[in-house]
Amino acid sequence: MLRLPTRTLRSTFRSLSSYGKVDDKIVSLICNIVGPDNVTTSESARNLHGTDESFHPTRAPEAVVTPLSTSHVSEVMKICNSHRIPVIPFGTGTGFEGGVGALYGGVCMAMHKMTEIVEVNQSDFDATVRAGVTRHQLNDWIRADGLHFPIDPGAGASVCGMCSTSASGTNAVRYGTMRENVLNMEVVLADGTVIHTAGEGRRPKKTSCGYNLTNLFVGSEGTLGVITQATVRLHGIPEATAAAISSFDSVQNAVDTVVMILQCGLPLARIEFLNSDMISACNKFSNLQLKEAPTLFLEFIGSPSGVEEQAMLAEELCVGNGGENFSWATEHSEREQLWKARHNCWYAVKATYPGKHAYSTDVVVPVSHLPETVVFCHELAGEMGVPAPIVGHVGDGNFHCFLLSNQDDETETLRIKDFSRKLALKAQSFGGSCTGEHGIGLGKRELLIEEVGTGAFETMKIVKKSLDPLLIMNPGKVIDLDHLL
Ligand SMILES: Cc1cc2c(cc1C)N(C[C@H](O)[C@H](O)[C@H](O)COP(=O)(O)OP(=O)(O)OC[C@H]1O[C@@H](n3cnc4c(N)ncnc43)[C@H](O)[C@@H]1O)c1[nH]c(=O)[nH]c(=O)c1N2
Ligand SMILES: CC(C)C(=O)C(=O)O
Ligand SMILES: [Mn+2]
Repeated sequence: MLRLPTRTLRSTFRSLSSYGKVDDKIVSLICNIVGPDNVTTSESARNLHGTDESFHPTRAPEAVVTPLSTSHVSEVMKICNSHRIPVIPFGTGTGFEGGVGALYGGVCMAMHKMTEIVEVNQSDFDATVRAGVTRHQLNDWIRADGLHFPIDPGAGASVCGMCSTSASGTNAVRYGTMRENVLNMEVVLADGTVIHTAGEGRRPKKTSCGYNLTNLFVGSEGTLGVITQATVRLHGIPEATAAAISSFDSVQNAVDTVVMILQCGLPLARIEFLNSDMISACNKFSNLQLKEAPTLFLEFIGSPSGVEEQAMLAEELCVGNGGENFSWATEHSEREQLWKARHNCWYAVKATYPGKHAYSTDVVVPVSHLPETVVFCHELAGEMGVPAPIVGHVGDGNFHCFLLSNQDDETETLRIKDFSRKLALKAQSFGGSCTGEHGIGLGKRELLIEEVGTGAFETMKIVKKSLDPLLIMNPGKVIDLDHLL
């Protein structure tokens, strides 16, 4: 197997003993490229850019740079690479795994000023956006053309940040994840080289052309390069849409129903599960009056008659499994209220347990193992005596259990980490993954090794060291530095 000169790398780092510092000289070099308005060392900006939605504490970078163009990014990368300064890309900071923390100092590359929607090809169903464009901005832009970009993490994340974590959300059961929806990316590598993962200007729906670099950078969490532009698939807004809810007397019955719905080949757009703790939090936070029981939220799309047919079949399956209160709505406002409440689950939980520190698990299993995994999670929470609101994109076998702890109580934090690890190992034992959509970041680095095994892990190390030999790209994320030196 190809190996990079690890010994040389290790001695390079030993002799340096640490990364370079972002001193006045470096700030002024960067300032010469991006201009004084686009670099700051202010404490508030640094703190803001060292924090995401995760429970990991803030790790502020030494400076925040806001490039306006790909050439700015490239020139700044050249400076950082030649001085061995870490670079941490930042989208909108909505990530869940501590990805934006500056563990070893360095420069935060904050992409929010690169806001151009470069092109929308209406008849080809694709769009190209620069790194600062959020999914909401893209959708606002294309709605009038009858198009949408359906990948929907609850937050208003940047499209390139979503590429970087391989995000998905409630629509993935129908439209897939970022992996299936990115056609091409412009990426600036650690040494400043600019590449287009599928070739400049290319946007074919399929390709067999060489190694799949697009999918190498999707999910790379800022550790292989800075994504400066993405070309993504768009989809037509369906003619008719209906949302439905049904509650169940047990978690098992609710989740069994999901498996049956999938086995029947019902082409649902969304199938989300919420347990009773989660419904209770949503009722309070989003002013709903739902029965506090294991519940499915469903969405059907298609022609009006097709939607009605799907809803009736889904109702039959729900009722057959003890589902109650099956109700469905086609009204836009009713559907909006339901999905808004679903997207706000995280905030609902935080509001329900004020003062507690929230942590989200993110396991995914082959769907046949979903019922026992959700039940396992439910029972584990019961045994540990921790509140455990669960919500999930169960159509994909993916769900989150939100764990609450007192931030200052180390025993509680350890208990939660133990819970999360046990759940992840259970998912892995069923052929699943410790993360369906949030990524590895900081907290799941050891689980990554267990999941992919030594051969694949060594291959990942080779990829990392080949593209970023001085280990400046988001160091410490995905692969611990100890494994690379
Ligand atoms: C209420 C709520 C609900 C959800 C979620 C968040 C919140 C707050 N998320 C998580 C989050 O929205 C998701 O991980 C996004 O992809 C993060 O995008 P940001 O632009 O915020 O990246 P953010 O700035 O948080 O960065 C995340 C990682 O990507 C890297 N990065 C960012 N921009 C980059 C670029 N241009 N080039 C290279 N690397 C870059 C960063 O270095 C970091 O490692 C989620 N997620 C999900 O998949 N499904 C879901 O259901 C939800 N739901
Ligand atoms: C809020 C987070 C954990 C999420 O991914 C979701 O609500 O689906
Ligand atoms: Mn999610």
